[in-house]
This record gives sequence, C-alpha cells and structure tokens, in this order.
Amino acid sequence: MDDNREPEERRTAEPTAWEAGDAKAWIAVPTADDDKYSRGVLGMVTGSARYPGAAVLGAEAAARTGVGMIRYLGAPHATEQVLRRRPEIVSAPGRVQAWLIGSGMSADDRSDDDARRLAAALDDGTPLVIDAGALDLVARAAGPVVITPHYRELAVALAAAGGGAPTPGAEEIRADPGGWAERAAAALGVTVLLKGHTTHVVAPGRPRITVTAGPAWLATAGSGDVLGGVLGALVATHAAAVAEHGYDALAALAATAAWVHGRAGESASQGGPVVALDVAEAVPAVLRGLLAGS
Ligand SMILES: NC(=O)C1=CN([C@@H]2O[C@H](COP(=O)(O)OP(=O)(O)OC[C@H]3O[C@@H](n4cnc5c(N)ncnc54)[C@H](O)[C@@H]3O)[C@@H](O)[C@H]2O)[C@@H](O)CC1
Ligand SMILES: Nc1ncnc2c1ncn2[C@@H]1O[C@H](COP(=O)(O)OP(=O)(O)O)[C@@H](O)[C@H]1O
Repeated sequence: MDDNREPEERRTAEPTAWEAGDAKAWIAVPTADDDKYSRGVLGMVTGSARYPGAAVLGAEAAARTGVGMIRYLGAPHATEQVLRRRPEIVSAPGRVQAWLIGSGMSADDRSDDDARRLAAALDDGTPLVIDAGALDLVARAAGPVVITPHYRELAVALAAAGGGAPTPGAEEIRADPGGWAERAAAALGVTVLLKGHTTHVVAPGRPRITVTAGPAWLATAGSGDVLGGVLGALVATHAAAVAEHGYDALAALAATAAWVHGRAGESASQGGPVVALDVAEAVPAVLRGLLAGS
C-alpha cells in the first residue's frame, strides 16, 4: 500500500529499537583530567518514612552506574539507610548537575520537609528525572524533564497535568503503551520513558524508541527504583549533552538506562528470579562488557 504521508509524519511514526551500540555512545568514560565534580553530581530526593528502601535501591544503582558524587536529600530514616548502604554518598545540600526525584514517595502523603526539598529541586533549572510519587509535579519543573512512569503512574501524571492533557485510564495506556508514550510526551512537553516488558521512550514530537532488553523476572518490587538510579547517574554525567540537545539527549539517555537495566536484569537472573538490589549490583559488569564491545 502506498504511504501518502509527508516524510516528517512518516518519520515520527516509526519506532527505533535501541541496541548495544546506541547505548555504548551514552556511557561517559572519565578521562585523566576529570575530578568528581567534572564527572557530574546527582542530587536525589527519593524515599520516605513509608518507602525508605526505594531510596537505597536508587542510590545503589546510581552509584554502580558511575557518577562523580551523589547528594542524597531525604527523610531522616531513609538518609540513615542510604548512608549505611553507601557511605560514599553525601547528605549535605549543594550544586548538582541533575536530580532524581519521587521514587519511594507518595503524592498523597508528602511531609512538609519533602515538599520543600522537592520544590528546591524543581526550581533549580537543572535536568530532572521524575518518578513515582513526584509525577504530579511535572508542570512545576524549571529544567528539562524525563519522566519514568509505569502504566498507572502515567495515568496519574496526565490527570495531574490539566491544561487539556488527555486523561486515559491505566488500562487504556496498557492497551496502547507506544501510542500513549507519544501522546504523553506531546501533552506534557517532556521526554517520557514508559516502563514495561518493552519500554517506550519518546521526546516531544520525535520518533519513538523501544527497548526490549530484560527478562520478565524484572517485574519485581523495587526494579523501577533501580532504573531511576541508573538514569539519574546517566543524566548527571551528560549535563553538557542535555544542555545542547535537550529532550533528544534525555531520550537517548533514558533508552540507554532501560537497556542497561534490562541487561543487568538478564545477568542477575540467568533464567531465574531476581531481587532489585541484585539488578543494581549487576550494572558495573554490564557497563564493562558494553565498553569492551562484548
Ligand atoms: N522497597 C521499596 O521501598 C519500594 C518502594 N516502591 C515505591 O512504592 C510507591 C508506589 O509504587 P507502585 O508501583 O506500587 O504504585 P502504584 O500506584 O502502581 O500501586 C499502588 C496501587 O496498586 C494497587 N495494588 C496494591 N496492592 C495490590 C495487589 N496486591 N494486587 C493488585 N493491585 C494492588 C492498589 O490500587 C494501589 O493503590 C512508589 O513510590 C515506588 O517508588 C516500589 O517501587 C516497590 C519497592
Ligand atoms: N514483564 C516484564 N518484562 C521485563 N521487564 C519488566 C516487566 N515488567 C516490568 N519490567 C521492568 O521492571 C521495572 C518495574 O518498575 P516499576 O513498575 O516502577 O516497579 P517498582 O515501582 O516496584 O520499582 C521497569 O524497569 C520495567 O520496565
């Protein structure tokens, strides 16, 4: 059948599958001239009294992905758990090159302190990875945003957006995840990473990217918190690329994070069950293999 659409329309309709070679180009390798600050600092406002574990999982994953420094700014108990697991992490405020916010938080149970920390990150103007319990705040971000919802969370984010954004139910999104990732990117004006067996990544108005890299064993609690940490570290170490290429760079980084997360899941699983922390711990070997070209 003849395709009578304009070239631009045809181009944006066809998804691209993200592969190892694409991912490799978005891993920042430190050079002899680098120090911890030049590599990039990730700020994290994640976890809560209800979900301290999500903060630990995201911090572990970000640290294992490679970043100059992590500043974790969260609730006291979550901070204690994060520092117990990763003493390298700094709990003092300061400059960062990217933020990861919302994993392990709940929009309906936000403490005043968390609201203040989230507001500071949203006002900062640096790139933001927005997950889970901060997805109602997307419109308040001053900097460029990539969101990392699953189906139910994307429904929540669209419902919170207002301004004529479509408001599908979670089941509608589950039935057409690629289409809804595209519509959400257009409506929210941000890069969307919609999680699932196939993960769909879309920058506003750009062709969709698909990533199918991990086993279904990854459908386990905390797996998405690990993905958030991987993506946070990748964004923090690519501040210059995000400044230059904006939402396209965030899409490439998001697809790379999904690919690395999927392969880490595969490596941790070996055909059997995984726990989220094992996925985070498998990330360095996946990156080593990727950089070595294997
Ligand atoms: N270890 C941790 O601290 C973890 C924290 N997590 C955090 O938990 C928060 C909520 O994430 P979710 O992905 O669960 O959010 P969702 O909004 O997808 O899930 C909550 C909803 O799931 C439904 N539900 C609950 N139990 C169910 C059951 N047994 N069967 C069927 N449906 C059920 C209910 O409608 C509930 O309101 C996020 O902030 C997330 O980051 C999760 O990532 C899991 C691990
Ligand atoms: N059936 C599946 N096959 C492969 N990967 C999956 C499957 N289901 C979920 N995942 C992946 O596991 C992660 C689950 O994230 P999420 O739903 O946020 O869980 P949590 O909130 O418990 O961390 C995502 O990265 C998603 O892509």
